[in-house]
Amino acid sequence: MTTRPLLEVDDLRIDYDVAGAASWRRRTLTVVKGVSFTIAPGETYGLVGESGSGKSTTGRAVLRLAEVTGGSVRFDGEDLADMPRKTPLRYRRAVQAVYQDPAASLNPRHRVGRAITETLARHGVRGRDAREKAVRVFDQVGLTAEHLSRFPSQMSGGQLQRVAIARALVLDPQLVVCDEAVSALDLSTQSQIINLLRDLQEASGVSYLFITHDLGVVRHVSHRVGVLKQGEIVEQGDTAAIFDAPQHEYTRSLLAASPAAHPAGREERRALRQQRRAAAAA
Ligand SMILES: Nc1ncnc2c1ncn2[C@@H]1O[C@H](COP(=O)(O)OP(=O)(O)OP(=O)(O)O)[C@@H](O)[C@H]1O
Repeated sequence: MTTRPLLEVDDLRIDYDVAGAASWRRRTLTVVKGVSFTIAPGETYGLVGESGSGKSTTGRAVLRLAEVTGGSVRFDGEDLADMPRKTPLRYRRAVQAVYQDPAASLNPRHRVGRAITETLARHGVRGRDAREKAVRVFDQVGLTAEHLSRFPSQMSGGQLQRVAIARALVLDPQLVVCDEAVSALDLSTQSQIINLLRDLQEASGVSYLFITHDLGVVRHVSHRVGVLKQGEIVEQGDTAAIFDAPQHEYTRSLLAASPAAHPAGREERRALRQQRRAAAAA
């Protein structure tokens, strides 16, 4: 039996209207060009690529924050294009996001618990129920009830990212778009947050679209990976297959530039260092 994908992105195309060389002349820039991938329930799909390759734009289309020029995004069988223009509350509940900079989406003058209770209030959960849910979700992400009454300035980057994850998860979403969600954290906090995301996935069956430029991160977090280059997926497949035997030159160059992504390739790294030394000496 095969499970129906939770998310189906099919031949997605996104154009932006930008200023031309002469500012009065507009031109069209296609930043996502025929991107197709699926995410199964409980699966993590990593979307990797260099800066500007169209990763965030693809994620924004899934969140209904970017206008789709062509192709389709289907969630649980429903084409997002068929939804009302104003995104229905049920979709906003089912599909959440976690971004790179949690502080940017938290009001510095509000205690962080309020971010959770306000999110719940938008979905009709108030009062004692909301308070209890907030305590529970903070516990799930490794924070305590005491943290609910802190201000953002009184928390570390890792703790703030836990707040952002708590806010995303408190509504029991089916999919979370993690856009560079661990990129700003130091290595040990990164691995704590990655482990947390994996534990939460195991417990709840949530799916992740994991957007990152960091291949080392994607290797640890994703079941499958798509490699995006200038708006096109040049290669996709199981994480192990992509990392062990990359087929596309672009993937190989990304891997070579990210030794952390390739812990097994000690020999390869040594050879690369020797090449660099030889090149510097020449
Ligand atoms: N609103 C917009 N209007 C015009 N161009 C845009 C807009 N948003 C993004 N772009 C362009 O689209 C391309 C893809 O951007 P996107 O943010 O999706 O890339 P990315 O792979 O996520 O990069 P990064 O890792 O740097 O965030 C870039 O060339 C960017 O300049």
